[in-house]
Amino acid sequence: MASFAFFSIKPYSYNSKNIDRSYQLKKESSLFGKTISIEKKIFSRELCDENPGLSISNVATKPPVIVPSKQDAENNRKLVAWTSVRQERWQGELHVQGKIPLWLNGTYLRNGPGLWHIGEYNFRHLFDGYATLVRLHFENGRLVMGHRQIESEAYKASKKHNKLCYREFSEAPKPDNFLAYIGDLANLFSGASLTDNANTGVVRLGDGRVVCLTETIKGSTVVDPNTLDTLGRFQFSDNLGGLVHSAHPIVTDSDFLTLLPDLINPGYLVVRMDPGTNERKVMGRVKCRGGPSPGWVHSFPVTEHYVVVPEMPLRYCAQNLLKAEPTPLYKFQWHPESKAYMHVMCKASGKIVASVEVPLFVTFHFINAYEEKDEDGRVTAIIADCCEHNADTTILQKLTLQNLRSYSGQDVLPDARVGRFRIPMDGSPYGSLEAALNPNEHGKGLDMCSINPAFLGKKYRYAYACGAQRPCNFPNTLTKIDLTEKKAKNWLDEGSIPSEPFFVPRPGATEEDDGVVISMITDKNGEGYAVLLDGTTFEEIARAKFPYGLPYGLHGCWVPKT
Ligand SMILES: CC(=O)/C=C/C=C(C)/C=C/C1=C(C)CCCC1(C)C
Ligand SMILES: CC(/C=C/C=O)=C\C=C\C=O
Ligand SMILES: [Fe+2]
Repeated sequence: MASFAFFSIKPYSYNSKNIDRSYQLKKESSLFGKTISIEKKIFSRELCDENPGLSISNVATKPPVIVPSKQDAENNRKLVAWTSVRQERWQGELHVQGKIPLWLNGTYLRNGPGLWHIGEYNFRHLFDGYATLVRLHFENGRLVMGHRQIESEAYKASKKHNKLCYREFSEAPKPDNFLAYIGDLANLFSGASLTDNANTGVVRLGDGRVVCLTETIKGSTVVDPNTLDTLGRFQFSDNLGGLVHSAHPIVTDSDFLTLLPDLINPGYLVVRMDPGTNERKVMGRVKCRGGPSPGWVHSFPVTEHYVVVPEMPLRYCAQNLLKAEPTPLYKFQWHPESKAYMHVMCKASGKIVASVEVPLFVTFHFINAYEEKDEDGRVTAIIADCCEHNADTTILQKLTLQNLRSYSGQDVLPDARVGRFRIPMDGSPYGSLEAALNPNEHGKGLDMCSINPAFLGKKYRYAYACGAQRPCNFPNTLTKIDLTEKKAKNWLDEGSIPSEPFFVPRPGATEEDDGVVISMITDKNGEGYAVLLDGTTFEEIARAKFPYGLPYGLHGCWVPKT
């Protein structure tokens, strides 16, 4: 048994005998023009069957002691989803119950904030945690799981100095004196003090590079999808500057589109980058119609010919950016008087072809958008769908770790719906926003969505997301939403927290929902497993238990086997 300073790990201890019996594959890769040697450990099935928790490294992360609520204690419900990952890295083959389709060959990567403490110090918000990257590698019906911390400067510095060193989502290091405060302000404006903790998502660029992202541009971090090694910062080679961007660029084999909010002259630059380059080029600029600063753009949608730029009344707030302590809305401020807008930019010309006022809204995630056409093929409107929180900002506070860890059996998750915007393209000044289906279909909870990527920007029928079985304090179901029939089918493992259901289409499929949905679950016993649901029936087809429960994670991507 290996024992560490603050806790011991029994079944997953480092075992040199077993490690010796794994064999290594050295691979040359030239991702950035220079050759990188990637060492990949392959575990034989025999080895993993003998020792399903085989660990390649056990660096204990000293998770803080978290006292469960009375209700959770009574139900013996464990809070692993909201507890720091128990070690820095692990990799091994999992035992699969059910059948993984043989066509599913590739790697699902999922990123998220999995480590919420530095020494004795505990973060307070879900979005603050240091990034934990998880990998599910599917090959010929078998599944290898691995996880690893991203080696950001922010993470490395906090480990070295045993304190918070960079400005994270909700909090910042406190300057010791007035001089330090002035220095800190300068560092904020230059971006030097902002975090590079890439804890939000992970994308595979058209050229094969895999990049972990957050909302600070400096957080863009290249990783190796096989070893989960942090390879280095993704350096944009243009002179666009800026400190923040949307956490969710639109990424396809031929495109990388994102929004750069301009906090000085409120607006957004819409930029695009070709695969194989690091240079973003400006497509156009949107001027904000409300003030005092641009609305928060965590994500945005596109159609085949247009980029839709949302201007949400939850706006970046310069004063809050300067504060070290969390404010009720963190770095943002709610400005209902400034109203809400949707702008439509033509991809080809960069011109704004529609800009309409819409009802107030709060969203993190757009699901998809498409063009509605008349019988002559003219675009009459744009439909844009999002996970909409009923224009209620309290969802941000509900994502504090204290709230997430103190579920009392009360139904405290604010309602959410598929918010469907209709943006007229005939010059009308107003757009509409309505629920695309009765929110009771998915328990009036909704976030963390995916679609069939072949339907990006096109008329589509199905969305996958997390919904709610109430009472709850966080989305706890996986839901398949049929936007044509206005129905949802829900999957639940009572007491568990599932992560984003991620749809992978079957190669050669002709039906939109022909594929599988991947999710990672942390269950009420504190254990974890990967689950595969059939995209059409939404029935479980396989699951594979992890050696231990993993913290909640946010967004993922699919890296097909080459
Ligand atoms: C995890 C998630 O969904 C969002 C993470 C957002 C982050 C890390 C935002 C960071 C920011 C700063 C460090 C300063 C500037 C503003 C802002 C983009 C909120
Ligand atoms: C997990 C989440 C919202 C859940 C609400 O019901 C939002 C995540 C945002 C960042 O990716
Ligand atoms: Fe997100």
